[in-house]
Amino acid sequence: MAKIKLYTLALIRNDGNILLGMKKRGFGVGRWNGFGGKVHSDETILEAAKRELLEESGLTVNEFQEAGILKFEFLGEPEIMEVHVFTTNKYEGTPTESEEMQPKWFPISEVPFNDMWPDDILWFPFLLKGQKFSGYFKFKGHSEILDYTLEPACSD
Ligand SMILES: Nc1nc(NC2CC2)cc(N2CCOCC2)n1
Repeated sequence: MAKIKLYTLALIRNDGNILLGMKKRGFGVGRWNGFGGKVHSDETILEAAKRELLEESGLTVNEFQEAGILKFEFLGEPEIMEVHVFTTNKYEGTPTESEEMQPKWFPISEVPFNDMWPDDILWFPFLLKGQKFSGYFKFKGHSEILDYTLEPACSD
């Protein structure tokens, strides 16, 4: 029986720029990504999104928009990753390097997809248009998408 594990991912916008972090260790090391990670058993998904963003970037966010949900299966692994994606342009603080992430602002037109998870180039257009999305990706290893579904999701 597949076990679902919850994760968060926060993408911070500022005018025509988006904040990404270079992952310095662990899962996704060497790739640019939004900020996030595992949801602990004693917190809500939103609490986890705020906590992970603060830990990884030094930014405080009190108001997230739900952007979408992404589910990931890896060939030969029982766990399904369910990633709750959030975005906002309301934040406090200055992006600061952490043990996990080196933050950097990118113009939207210069998002470094070649150095990001291969799914990102597929769902970013939905995020940038403010169109909620729902996706499912089957991976072979950490770089090959065997198949996927991705569709606009109803607001609520
Ligand atoms: N952008 C992105 N793409 C992902 N793709 C799946 C690994 C194949 C996972 C992921 N995160 C998972 C871990 O928590 C942060 C977000 N973030």
